[in-house]
Amino acid sequence: MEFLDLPPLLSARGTVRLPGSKSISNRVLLLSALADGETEVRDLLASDDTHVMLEALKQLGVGIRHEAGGVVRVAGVGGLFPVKSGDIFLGNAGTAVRSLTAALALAGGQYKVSGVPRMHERPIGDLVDGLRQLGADIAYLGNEGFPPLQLKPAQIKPGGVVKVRGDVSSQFLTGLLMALPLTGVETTVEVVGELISKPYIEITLATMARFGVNVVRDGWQRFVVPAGSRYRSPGTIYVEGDASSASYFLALGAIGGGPVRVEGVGRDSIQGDVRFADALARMGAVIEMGDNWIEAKAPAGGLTGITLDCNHIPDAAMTLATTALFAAGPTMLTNIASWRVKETDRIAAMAKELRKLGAEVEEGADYIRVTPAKALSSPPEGIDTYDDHRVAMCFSLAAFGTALRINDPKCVAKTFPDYFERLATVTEAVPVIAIDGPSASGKGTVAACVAAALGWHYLDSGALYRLTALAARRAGVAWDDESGVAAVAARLDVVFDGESIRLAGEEVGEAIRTEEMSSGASKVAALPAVRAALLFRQRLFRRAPGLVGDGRDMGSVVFPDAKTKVFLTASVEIRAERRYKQLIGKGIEATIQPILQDLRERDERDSQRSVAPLRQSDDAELLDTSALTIDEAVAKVLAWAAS
Ligand SMILES: Nc1ncnc2c1ncn2[C@@H]1O[C@H](COP(=O)(O)OP(=O)(O)O)[C@@H](O)[C@H]1O
Ligand SMILES: Nc1ccn([C@@H]2O[C@H](COP(=O)(O)OP(=O)(O)O)[C@@H](O)[C@H]2O)c(=O)n1
Repeated sequence: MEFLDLPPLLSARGTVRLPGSKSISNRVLLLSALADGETEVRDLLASDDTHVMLEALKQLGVGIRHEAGGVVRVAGVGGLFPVKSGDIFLGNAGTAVRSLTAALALAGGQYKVSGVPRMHERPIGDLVDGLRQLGADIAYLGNEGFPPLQLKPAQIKPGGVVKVRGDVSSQFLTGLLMALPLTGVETTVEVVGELISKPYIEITLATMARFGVNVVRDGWQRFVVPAGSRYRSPGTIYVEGDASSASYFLALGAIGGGPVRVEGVGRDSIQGDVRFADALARMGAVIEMGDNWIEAKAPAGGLTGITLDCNHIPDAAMTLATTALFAAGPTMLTNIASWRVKETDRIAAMAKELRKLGAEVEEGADYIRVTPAKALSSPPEGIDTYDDHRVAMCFSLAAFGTALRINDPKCVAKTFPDYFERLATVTEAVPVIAIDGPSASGKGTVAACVAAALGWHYLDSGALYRLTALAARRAGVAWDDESGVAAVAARLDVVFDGESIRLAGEEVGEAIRTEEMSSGASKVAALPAVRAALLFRQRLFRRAPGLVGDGRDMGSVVFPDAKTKVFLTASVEIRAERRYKQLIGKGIEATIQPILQDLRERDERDSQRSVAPLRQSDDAELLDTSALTIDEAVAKVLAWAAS
C-alpha cells in the first residue's frame, strides 16, 4: 500500500490560494454545456471529479477546449446533447452522477450511467423517483435505488408538481432543478422531509442565475422553475475557491498559531462552507474576513470543544472532528446523517481513525462525539483513508501532535491534487539534524552532544538494528531470513529511557554493543523488508523541539527533509584506534587488527547494499574528524545547524 509519512508539525503560518470549488466547477461545466453560446471558464478546479465531468461532456458531443492558464472554453449545445447514446462512466463523483443523470433522463437518448463500485452503493432512488414523475424512463441495472442506471428516450411531461426527498442528499434536488429548464415549462419541485445541506442548494440556485435561470424559492420546501427558462452563457465565469478545502488551512491556523490566510473565498462567497469559519471561531479561533480571503489564528488560551448542528456545513464539519483533537473538552457534531452516504460511511471512518489516535469517540446514526486524548498516539499501521479525499485531508491536522502515516494519500486528487505540497508550504515541521557516517567515526558521540546542547531528542538508529539482531537471535530467527527478521523488527517491544534500553522489559544496553551484535546489525540492516519495518518507528522519534539522529541513512531516507545533514567520517585507521580505546576503556580485551578488519568489512557491506547504502549525499556537509577533538566536531555541527 502507498503511504505518506507526515512529519510532526510545530506551527502554521502563511497564505494559500485555494483550488476552485468542486461543487461550483461541476455545476458550471454542466450549465455551460447546456447553455446557448460559448462560456470561458476560469479558475476551474483540476481534479478527478471535474475530469470525469469534462470527459463525460466531451463524450456527449460538447466542444471543450483547454487553453493556457487553466482556462476551459465550453461550446454550449443549447439544451440538446448531440450524442444520443453511450456508456457514461463517472468514477466516484457524486455531483457528476446526480446532475448528469437528471439532464440525460430528459435528453431523449439511450445512456448507461455508472461509476466505481462505491458509487454503486451510493443512493440515487429519490432522484430517479422524481424524474419518473416527469415521465423519464430509468431502469436500475444493479440494485434497486442505486447506480448503474439505464436511461431510455421517453415522453417527458413537465409541468405541475414534482416531489423529491431532501433528507438523504441535497444533490437530488440540485440534479432536478438544473435539468428542469431543459423543458421550458413551468414546473414546481416540492421537497419531502427536511432539506439537508441547504447551502449547496444556494450554490445551485446562484449558479443557475448566472446562466439566466431564476428559480423562485418559497422557503426550503417549494422551488418553481419558470416557464420559458433557458440557459444562456454568461460569457466568462470565474469559479470561486473551494470553501471546503479552505477548512483544512483555517484549522491549521487555529491549531498551529497562524495566521493562515486562504484566498479565493471570503465574506461574499456563495458557498455555505465558509460558515466553517464561524464554527472555528466558536472553538476560540480568531477569524478575520475580507471580500476574497479568510484568515485564522490560534487563541491565546487554546481551542475549546463545542456542540454544533452541522447541517449547514456537512463537508467542512469533518475538519472540526479532527480539530477536536486539539481542543479542551469534547466536541459533539450533530445532524450529519449525510456522512453515511458519501465517498465512504464517513461517521464510521472518522470514528475508527480518531480512535487509532487515542481519542474517545461515540458515534450515532447522525452524530459523532470526540473527546481528545492527552497526547496523540500514532498508529504504526497508519491512518486509513477509504478512497475519501476529505478523510485524508482532515487527518493531516493530527500531525500537530505526532509524526503520522497517511495510507493511500493520492485520494486527495478528487478535489485537491497538490494538497500535501500546499500543506508543507504553510507549516513548519519539527527540525532534524541528520548525522550519517561509517562505524566508529564518532557519529553517536557527536550526535548525543549536539542533542544535549540544543535540548533536543536523540535517535541512535543503529541501536534499532542492533536490537533487531538481538531479538531475532533470541527468537531463533536466522539473520538472513528476511521476512522472519522483518516481522521481529515490526514487533520490537523496546523502551528507550536515557542511557537505558529495555527489550521486552529486560535491560539490553550492553548486550546490543557486542561485536557479534555489531556484525548481526549490519547483516539484518541489509535486508530491505527490515529497513521498511523500522522506517516509521524511527520517524516517531521526531518530536518537538527537535531531533538529532545518527546512522547511515538519516539524511537520505529517514529524514530527507532534515534542515542540517552531516556526513561524519574519519580514516579507517583512526576509527579502528578509537574503537580499540573504547573497548579497552570498557574493560573488554581487544586488538587493533581484527577491529580494523571488521570495520573494513562493515564499511564494505554498508556501502554496497542495495537499499540505503552508506554514502555522502549531495546535500550533506562533510565532516572529517580524523584530526578533530569531540568538542571541535560538535561545535562545527552546531554552527551548520545555526546557519
Ligand atoms: N573527534 C572525535 N569525534 C567523535 N568521536 C571521537 C573523536 N575522537 C575520539 N572519539 C571517540 O571515538 C569513539 C567512537 O565514537 P562513536 O560515537 O561510538 O562512533 P559511531 O557512533 O560513529 O560508531 C568514542 O569512544 C569517541 O569518544
Ligand atoms: N541508520 C542506520 C544505522 C545503522 N545501520 C546498520 O546497523 C549497524 C550498527 O549501527 P551502529 O550505528 O550502532 O554501529 P556503529 O557505527 O556504532 O558501529 C551498522 O553497521 C549498519 O549496518 C544502518 O544500516 N542504518
